Amino acid sequence: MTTSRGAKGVAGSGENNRADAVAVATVDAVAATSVPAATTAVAAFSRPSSAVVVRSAYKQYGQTAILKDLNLTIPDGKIYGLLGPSGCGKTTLLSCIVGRLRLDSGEIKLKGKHISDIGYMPQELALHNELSIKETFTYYGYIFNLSDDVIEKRGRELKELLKLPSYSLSLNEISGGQQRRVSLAVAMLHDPKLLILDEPTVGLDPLISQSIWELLLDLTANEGKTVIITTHYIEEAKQSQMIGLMRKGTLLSEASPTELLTSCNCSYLEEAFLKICQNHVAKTNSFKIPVKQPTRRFSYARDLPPPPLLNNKLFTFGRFKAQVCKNMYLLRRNIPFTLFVIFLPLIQTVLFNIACGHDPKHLSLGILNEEFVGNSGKCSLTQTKNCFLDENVSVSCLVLERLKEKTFELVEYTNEEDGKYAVKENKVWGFIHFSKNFSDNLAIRFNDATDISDENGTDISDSMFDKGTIHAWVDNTNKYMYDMIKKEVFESYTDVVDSLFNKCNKSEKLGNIPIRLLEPVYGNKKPSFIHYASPAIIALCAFYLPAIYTGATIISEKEGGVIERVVLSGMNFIEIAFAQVLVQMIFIIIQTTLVMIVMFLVFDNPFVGDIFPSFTLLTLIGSGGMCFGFFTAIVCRTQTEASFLGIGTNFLLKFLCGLMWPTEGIHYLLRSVSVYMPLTMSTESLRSLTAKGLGLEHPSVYLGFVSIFSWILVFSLASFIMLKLKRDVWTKS
Ligand SMILES: Nc1ncnc2c1ncn2[C@@H]1O[C@H](COP(=O)(O)OP(=O)(O)OP(=O)(O)O)[C@@H](O)[C@H]1O
Repeated sequence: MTTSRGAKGVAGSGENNRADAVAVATVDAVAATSVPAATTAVAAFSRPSSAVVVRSAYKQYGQTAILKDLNLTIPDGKIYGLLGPSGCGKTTLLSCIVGRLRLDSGEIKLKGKHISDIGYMPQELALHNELSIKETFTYYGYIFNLSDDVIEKRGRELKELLKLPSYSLSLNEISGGQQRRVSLAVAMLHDPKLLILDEPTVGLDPLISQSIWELLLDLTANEGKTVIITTHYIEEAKQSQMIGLMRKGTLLSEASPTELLTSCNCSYLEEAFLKICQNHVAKTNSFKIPVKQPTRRFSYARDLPPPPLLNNKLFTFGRFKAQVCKNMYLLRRNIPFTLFVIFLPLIQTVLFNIACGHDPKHLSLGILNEEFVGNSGKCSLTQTKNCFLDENVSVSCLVLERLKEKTFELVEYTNEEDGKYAVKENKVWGFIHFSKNFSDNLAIRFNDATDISDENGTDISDSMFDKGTIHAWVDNTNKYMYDMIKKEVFESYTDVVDSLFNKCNKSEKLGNIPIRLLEPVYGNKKPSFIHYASPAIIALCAFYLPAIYTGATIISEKEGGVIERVVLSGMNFIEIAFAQVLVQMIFIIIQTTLVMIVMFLVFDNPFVGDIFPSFTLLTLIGSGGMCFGFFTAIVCRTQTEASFLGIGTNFLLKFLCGLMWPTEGIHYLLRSVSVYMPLTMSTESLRSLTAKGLGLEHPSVYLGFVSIFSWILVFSLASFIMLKLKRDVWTKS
């Protein structure tokens, strides 16, 4: 079929120059002798000895078609060199064969039955740089269920064959070429029947490349293995028994090197390849060959053609052990990071307790005390033994003295304008003004303020009240400062007046406002912001640190191609997740214990409840964070995406869980949503458990447990659905 199309192309291109005509004719001859790709299509499926058969394969990235109706047949027990210019789709094709990518349409059949029948070496390293060569072998050996003895034996053999450096060196510490040989060794470790190697010799010393080819030839000749290899060094592919030439997503030719050279009448493969490409160009230029379109395109993973080999075991202890060991190796390799992760919540708790919730000290406050302007200008406290109702007692001085005791730094101003201006200029936080005769007017207010008139009989009670009042202007842009200054000035005044009534032999209650706050039902008499916020802070740390750790570790493995490689080696998400849970639960238990000790024993945060329910709730919150981390790792392709998702949700939860502001103050529409957020009910539950000592039977406690447990289920279910629906979850881009 190809030959006749080619003949038509030549016949129909009368204007084509002579060189083109010669090239096309030559390649048509090649096609006639060398089993053109398309002609083998039907026959190959019925050929049981073929290791790999690809039929009508289509794959596109976005709108760009990469594989276009590609057909390929790889004979068993041979080296198949897949050649083609950069970007023609070789890696994409290999990725589809190993199941890394799913075809949009078409079919791939492998002779092997199980995932362990394939050994795949991807183009990129896709190994953990931090692990040593020995640890890398152990990790992949366990994945393939090899015993320690077999791993050791195979490792030594491969080390010898591939001339690997010392076992104890980490991949970070060896050269790029050595890393590639380790990668090749990993692909060969479990002695697979089919080796799929994407550019294994790139950047290697020619002698080492040659020894790899010799090794591959030996494997095919003596052990019946099949090897598919891509390379940019066309001449080295001469050692393959079969060569497939790819261009722009289709296979131009499939033949042995000798057949190719003979039919093209060339001495070098490079030359033959050039002729075949020229022929293809001539044909496509002169004669528009329609590319057959896939009959149906799919958008969901479940609708796609299945991967060539299915991993039929959901969970194996060997793979779980491999994943746990790898996690432990990585933690051991980076002890400072591990310690940082473990102690981060502790550091945050300590910092929070030291930095937040304490009243600010040494604030500057502007004052104008007109009781003394024009006199000595200074307060004298000698008259404090007198009763202020009858004698000349400077109440303003006593109030100012009290403020100084509360660590305010008083800055004197001589007029009201200067004082207010100082507040505007941010020189002082507030400005307080005592009128001339403030104390006298205050005394009159307490003596008898019902009938005050001047010598002309005019009622002057308003003016008297005004002059007997402390006037304050405060910088209200900072609500905490405003509230604190207001509270401190108010308390200073009431303290002074209380003590002055004592000196007048009257009850100090006379000066009080008629409201009394009695013993608090919950909490202590001096409530602090920190007591309110600490459950929210603990809950946020407990949720986000496992989320970040889980998400970041899995995504970094995804970005490095490591997860993809281990998934292709048979690893299942359940095994990855369980291994992560094991390590993470150890972290969560240590972190929760430390945080609770620091929060409630070292610092003075109220804890009147039972330890066990509080600890269990925090562990559940941590598990919720971990499940959120899994979900993030599945939906995000990069750390950047995951960071934005993490930061965005962090702010959301912070605002809605009652950390920044009581949830009762949230807009009513948002409040109805906020109550169902992961940390709202659980934070309230923690507060009720620790500060109020309520039991599990109380709704505000058990609803927190119900809420976080539901979120664990939601995140797990969402992760599962995404795994099922999303295409190419573990591919890095
Ligand atoms: N994840 C991706 N998203 C979008 N386009 C991609 C992706 N991966 C590959 N491509 C594009 O698909 C085409 C084929 O890429 P592929 O890696 O299969 O080529 P190749 O023949 O292996 O090239 P090389 O020899 O340079 O490795 C290229 O144009 C590439 O830009």
